[in-house]
Amino acid sequence: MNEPLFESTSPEEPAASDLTYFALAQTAAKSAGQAEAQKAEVTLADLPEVLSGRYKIERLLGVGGMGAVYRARDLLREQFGDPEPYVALKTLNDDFAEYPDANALLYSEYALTARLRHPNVVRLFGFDVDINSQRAYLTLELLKGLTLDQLLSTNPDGIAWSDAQEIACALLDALNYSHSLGVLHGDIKPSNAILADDGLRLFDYGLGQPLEGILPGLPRLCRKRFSAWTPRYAALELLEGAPISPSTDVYAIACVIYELTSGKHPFRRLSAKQAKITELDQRLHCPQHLPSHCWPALRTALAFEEAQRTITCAELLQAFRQPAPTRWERWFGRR
Ligand SMILES: Nc1ncnc2c1ncn2[C@@H]1O[C@H](COP(=O)(O)OP(=O)(O)OP(=O)(O)O)[C@@H](O)[C@H]1O
Repeated sequence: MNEPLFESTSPEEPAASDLTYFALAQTAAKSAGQAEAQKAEVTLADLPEVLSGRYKIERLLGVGGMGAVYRARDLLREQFGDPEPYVALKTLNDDFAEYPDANALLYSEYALTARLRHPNVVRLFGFDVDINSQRAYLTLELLKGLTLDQLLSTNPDGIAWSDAQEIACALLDALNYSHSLGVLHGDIKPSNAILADDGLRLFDYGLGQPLEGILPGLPRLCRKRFSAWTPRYAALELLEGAPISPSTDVYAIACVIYELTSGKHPFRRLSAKQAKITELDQRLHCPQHLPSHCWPALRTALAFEEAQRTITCAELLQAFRQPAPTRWERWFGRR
């Protein structure tokens, strides 16, 4: 059995692994014999056709580093005549069966996302465990549309500012709102944002964390034991072992906005560590679709060193919402 994914908050408090057993309605094992028994219990069985007698799995929508997401029909809502009784249902990958506290990962995603109510953040319905299979799962609004990585694959030179501005501002608004409620995303990348028919949604708070003092009972993910984030969107300090912070989210979102406005990752898809060694930051230019008055803000957000990344999500948003200065303003140096 692998070490737990979460850190115990204090020696007196129960280890995060206890949470899994809470989620599974079981108690933590103390003896080696019990540990073996629990290993068998957390090994994920095949996904049942119907979870909790309510969610009928229809098809797989996508697989990520941590979970698999299915389209499911909510039989309860269907019974009451809901014409659109569909949800997205997320479970953990089988790779996580070896971790004693794997389900706490899903619960953490639930606890963080459930705090958020914003038009550009995915709506979460619930967290539950199917008693028979002992599968923990989340139910979320079913999103239909293009993810930003799909959008980029069909726009290799980036997209026009009129569209990019709308997307960037919606993303920043969602992230700024999350930060204002003490929720860090921790894994911003183009495949974690989708252009749904009623606007952009940021999703997958699976690697997120609460800010200090928010949700104090929630265990903290131990990133040393679990490195599932995508290196090319990870800020330098994260790669060096620092915890996620509002500033690490700013670096990641800046990479995404650079990609939207140029079609290319700012550092040739290298991690910040590799890009710093080759001094790629010295060769950064304003992306072709980004208005020049927005470049200083984006450039600051892309700084490798945290101390130089002196910009918040709110400030980036303000910079991107500003119209270009008029000729008069440029002549008289008003902006
Ligand atoms: N609410 C949703 N509606 C429709 N499809 C979704 C939804 N949530 C996720 N998906 C699809 O499932 C895929 C995996 O989901 P998600 O990103 O949440 O999993 P993950 O394992 O945390 O991924 P990652 O590797 O990005 O951390 C997504 O890329 C997307 O295609």
